[in-house]
Amino acid sequence: MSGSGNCLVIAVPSKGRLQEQAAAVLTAAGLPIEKLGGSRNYRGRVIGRDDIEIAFLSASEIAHELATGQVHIGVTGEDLVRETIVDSDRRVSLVCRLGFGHADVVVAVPDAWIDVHTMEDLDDVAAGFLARHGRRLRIATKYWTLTQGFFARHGIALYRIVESLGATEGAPAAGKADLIVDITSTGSTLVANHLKILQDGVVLRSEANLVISRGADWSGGTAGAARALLEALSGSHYPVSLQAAEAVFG
Ligand SMILES: Nc1ncnc2c1ncn2[C@@H]1O[C@H](COP(=O)(O)OP(=O)(O)OP(=O)(O)O)[C@@H](O)[C@H]1O
Ligand SMILES: O=P(O)(O)OC[C@H]1O[C@H](OP(=O)(O)OP(=O)(O)O)[C@H](O)[C@@H]1O
Repeated sequence: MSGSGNCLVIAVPSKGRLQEQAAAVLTAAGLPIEKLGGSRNYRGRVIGRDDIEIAFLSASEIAHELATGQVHIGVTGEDLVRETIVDSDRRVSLVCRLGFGHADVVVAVPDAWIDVHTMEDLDDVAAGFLARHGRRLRIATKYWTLTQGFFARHGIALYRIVESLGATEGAPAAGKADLIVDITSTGSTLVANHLKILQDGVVLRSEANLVISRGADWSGGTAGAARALLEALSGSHYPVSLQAAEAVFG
């Protein structure tokens, strides 16, 4: 996408929870966006700015495109950045927390596990599980990378991940997994499924971020256009780290 001359390519969510507020961020930066050629088109523009191109993508696609440098700037959740991009700090820079899209990635176990409150308790369960049940503890999640990193930091290796792409909270009751790692915001889905968050089981406190790509082509006018965007947001009281951005622009 960034192949088109020296356009600054900004990716915004095309659907889902982050969509509306992401567009509002650009409006706050003085960049009102519009879709080109009807609602099914995935490209857009900033009114009156030929040097900026808008890419409408899903939140997780935005993380991918930032990693590969296909887009310069994107709005997406930190959870998706950390999950999707290997060695994310080397490939992208999270330059501004945007104050919406809040959700925690958590480790949750059945309420019925009355002796299990912490990751240390879970470690004990994992250690005895194989001997007692003839199989490893199963964790249902779509957050493979975050789960593996978090469990490794807690010294827990005796488990197996069961891929879950939907209704993760239902996996324990359905007998597909023993516990889950998933996103929660109000907590009501966990409660409805009789699951509880471990006391030290918050893997990540996520929210939408403005993310810039280290691998994108920052030549021509792209760095200048991005700098102006970030300064405008900063002027609108967004907590932009201009210093982090300058480190990317070089
Ligand atoms: N209650 C919630 N459930 C799931 N995600 C949430 C919630 N609240 C905020 N988010 C955040 O919203 C982002 C995902 O948004 P959404 O589910 O709309 O994306 P999506 O369009 O489904 O993306 P994709 O189709 O690529 O998975 C994540 O960064 C996530 O942390
Ligand atoms: O803590 P809560 O406020 O209950 O929110 C958490 C739930 O919301 C999301 O699911 P959703 O039903 O929105 O569908 P999705 O997984 O397809 O995004 C998420 O996957 C959790 O299941």
